[in-house]
Amino acid sequence: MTIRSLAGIGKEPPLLKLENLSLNDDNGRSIVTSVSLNVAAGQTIGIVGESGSGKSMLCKSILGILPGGVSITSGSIHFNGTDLSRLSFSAWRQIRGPRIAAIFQDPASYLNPSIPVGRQVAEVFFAHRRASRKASRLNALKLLEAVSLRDPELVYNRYSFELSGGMLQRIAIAAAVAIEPELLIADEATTALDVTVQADILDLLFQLRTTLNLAVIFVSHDLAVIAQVSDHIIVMRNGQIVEQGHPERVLLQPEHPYTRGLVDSHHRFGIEQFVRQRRVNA
Ligand SMILES: Nc1ncnc2c1ncn2[C@@H]1O[C@H](COP(=O)(O)OP(=O)(O)OP(=O)(O)O)[C@@H](O)[C@H]1O
Repeated sequence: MTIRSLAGIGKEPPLLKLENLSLNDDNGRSIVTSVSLNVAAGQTIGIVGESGSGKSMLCKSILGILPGGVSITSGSIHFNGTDLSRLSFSAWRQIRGPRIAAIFQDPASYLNPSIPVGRQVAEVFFAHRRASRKASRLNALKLLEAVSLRDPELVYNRYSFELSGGMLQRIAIAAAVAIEPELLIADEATTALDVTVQADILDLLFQLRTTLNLAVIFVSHDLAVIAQVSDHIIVMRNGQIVEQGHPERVLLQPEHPYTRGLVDSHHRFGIEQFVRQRRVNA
């Protein structure tokens, strides 16, 4: 087991630190209960759990986009030492996007359908780096190439409704990493894609994570996907972490009955292949 795999336990202070974070709705119903976790720079944390277990709400709390009616009732979220739970609206503008970026299941829903996709990527350079229009366009084209979109010039001028789900997710990833955030939250980002496209997007995220030393919180209800990408796995149920650890330990010796059930249900798909694959890649 490597030091990095211990969820941020190392010499460096963690990039992100959640301590006893609890979220309630305004009827006092508990949505997330006392969650603590660390994410180190460059580390990928995989969060797995059934629908409604609180994965998305946890991500939204880190991004400061909890829906009305859901709030932090106790605990803290520190990002590079800054307490995100107390950040002002204007301070969030310096963090969400530039330093903590996110991609979601349905990129079409947050790309603007009336603006060519390439211009939306260029806009990130224009708005955040104050690059000229020309330089922003050139940077966007380079980025479209870097996320393996063939013929970037052609794709640049397309509208979101003209592109496939896999292409749109590549565009969303390009926009998310354009100005090199330290943390990327990928909430069910490959769930809607077919298996081969999903595998390509996972490869792309893996490459970016290495080249940009990007920390990633990767959320999925699919244990096999989580097993493939994570340095550390967190299993959630009913708003709580029920188990966490190094992927091989969680997959081969699950301790909590819920995790055992998850692993058992994947055995027929051969979860050992992901353990073997991880060993080959290590
Ligand atoms: N806008 C909202 N207001 C109040 N409660 C909400 C809201 N959205 C979701 N919830 C509740 O919060 C709990 C956690 O939901 P969340 O979306 O985080 O689960 P999840 O693990 O991400 O599930 P899924 O995989 O289906 O997205 C659920 O009980 C859900 O009903």
